[in-house]
Amino acid sequence: MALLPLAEAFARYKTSLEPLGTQRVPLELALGAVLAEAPRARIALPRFTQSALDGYAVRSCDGQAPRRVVGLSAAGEPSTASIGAGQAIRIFTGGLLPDGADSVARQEIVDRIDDEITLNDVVAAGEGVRYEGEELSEGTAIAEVGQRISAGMLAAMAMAGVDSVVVRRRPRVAVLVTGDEVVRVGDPLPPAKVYDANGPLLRAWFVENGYGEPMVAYVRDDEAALEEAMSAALDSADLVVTSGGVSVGDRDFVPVVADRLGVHKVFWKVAQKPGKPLWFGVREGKALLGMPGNPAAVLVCLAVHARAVLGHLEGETSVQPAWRQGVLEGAVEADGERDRLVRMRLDMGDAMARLSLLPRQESHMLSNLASAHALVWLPSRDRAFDAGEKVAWIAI
Ligand SMILES: Nc1nc2c(c(=O)[nH]1)N[C@H]1C(S)=C(S)[C@@H](COP(=O)(O)OP(=O)(O)OC[C@H]3O[C@@H](n4cnc5c(N)ncnc54)[C@H](O)[C@@H]3O)O[C@H]1N2
Ligand code: MOO
Repeated sequence: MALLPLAEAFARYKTSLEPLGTQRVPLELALGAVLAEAPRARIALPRFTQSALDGYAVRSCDGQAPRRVVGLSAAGEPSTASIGAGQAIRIFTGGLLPDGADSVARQEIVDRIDDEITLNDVVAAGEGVRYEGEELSEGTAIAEVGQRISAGMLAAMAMAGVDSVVVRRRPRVAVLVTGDEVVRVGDPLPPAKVYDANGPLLRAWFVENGYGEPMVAYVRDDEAALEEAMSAALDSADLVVTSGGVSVGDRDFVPVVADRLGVHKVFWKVAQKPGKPLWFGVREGKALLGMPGNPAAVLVCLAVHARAVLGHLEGETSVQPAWRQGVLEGAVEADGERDRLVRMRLDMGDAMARLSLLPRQESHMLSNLASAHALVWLPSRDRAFDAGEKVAWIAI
């Protein structure tokens, strides 16, 4: 069977998935969700014209003539006085600019004796002042539909008085770890068995990416057991991820069971290394990603494919991973048939990401992950990649 190009997999996610429903949530619950309505500033920012400095609010037209201090304006505690010719008001950063003042003299250029000040320098109109509405006027959109809410965006919304937002519902995720050989770490390890890496990897990835604890079940290599577990997972989750049992062996039951449960196959087998046997299907708006059992294949399928599927379910504008550009430190072999997704070390040099190949890249190996910062995309081709060549990478 021909392998699907990676770009075609991304295109198929787009055509086969619809975004989940929307809901209004309080701002404190919105981190990581994707906006379904553009939030608008409920107040102008700054809300009032204020001082950017600790110093004295003055009239710039008074030049360097002595001035009398007639009041105090602190943040949150405005002065009741206004200023006229030859007057100043002590002011702190964030204090309301008093009527009559057009500038703030920073205290480093001011000599004060009792209530009289002199300026060692001239102050121009507008100096040291933050004007009402200079950043945003009321009603300005702070972010766009399809953007994922970051800590910074959340703070920007709070500052502009936005206390709730309309977002897409977060997808619920279920994980099925298949394989008779899989033993959970901490349990005794009989001969010919392996410790489970995929359960911890999948769970941690979804938690790390803000989806909360997925439902995780362990399933034997048994068709009936898999059918029962997959059916329950499809009933309760928006995205079901399986690990193992998706290749061509006699005990690889994921495709046949998915088919029996009415999951429509969108593709099987992607031209990527690792992760070739990836299976993707949909049933009534729900997505099933059948990932191969090899743990490094799971890592790649999460970083590249689960990211895209979740992005579509959440109506995200940018569903592809955030590919960045870097430069290869040394030559790296290409694969003539499949795009390689290679774990590399990243060092910053000359403001450019420099990527070095790590050993132990096979799909059953994970031990280089403590040193790997980047997953590098090397499109399939006949000749090797040269040192100095520009390539795309994402953080892992
Ligand atoms: N004749 C062929 N054989 C294989 C092909 C092929 O095209 N023709 N593809 C190979 C590739 S590529 C991959 S990737 C694997 C994927 O196979 P499965 O998805 O069916 O996965 P399993 O056979 O169940 O497991 C593969 C490997 O991973 C280990 N494993 C499984 N689960 C876990 C876990 N939770 N934690 C740690 N390790 C796990 C398992 O023991 C196997 O060693 O198929 C190739 N074969
Ligand atoms: O696709 Mo498999 O993950 O190369 O080993």
